[in-house]
Amino acid sequence: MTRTVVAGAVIDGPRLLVAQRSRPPELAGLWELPGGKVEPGESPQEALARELGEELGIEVTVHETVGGRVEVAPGVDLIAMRCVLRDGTPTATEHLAVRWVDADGLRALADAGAVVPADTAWLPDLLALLDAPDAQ
Ligand SMILES: Nc1nc2c([nH]c(=O)n2[C@H]2C[C@H](O)[C@@H](COP(=O)(O)OP(=O)(O)OP(=O)(O)O)O2)c(=O)[nH]1
Repeated sequence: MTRTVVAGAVIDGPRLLVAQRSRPPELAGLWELPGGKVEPGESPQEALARELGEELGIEVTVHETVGGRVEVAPGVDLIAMRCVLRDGTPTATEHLAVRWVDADGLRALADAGAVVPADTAWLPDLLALLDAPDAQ
């Protein structure tokens, strides 16, 4: 059975929330969209809201899928969903750091090779979201 990992494109105005992985060693230090595994019986939306609450202490409303489905390991698929921040200040508990980036900041991370490989597939979609903040 395919497992799904869901990641949040949390948007606040012209900025996107990115989080710096602390593990595993090959991903540590790189930036990702925060999230985690969908547990049995959960919808992707429920899982994402739960993970962002647990990992970052924020409350979000989960919206549509952003970009395509990415296979991160055999039998493990990653999807991103647009989220709007409803409450809380993102705080790194499992991550090394969290940061808000605008379109230029996201491009700079990508150009520096500092984005986790799987997420680079979403860059055009994420930049389009940041360039059209009124679409929220
Ligand atoms: N959350 C997240 N995981 C990603 C992204 N890109 C990417 O390749 N991954 C990979 C890293 C991990 O192999 C897997 C998700 O692991 P995770 O550590 O975030 O999820 P989790 O909290 O549910 O994991 P765990 O505590 O049960 O080990 O997907 C991304 O943007 N967000």
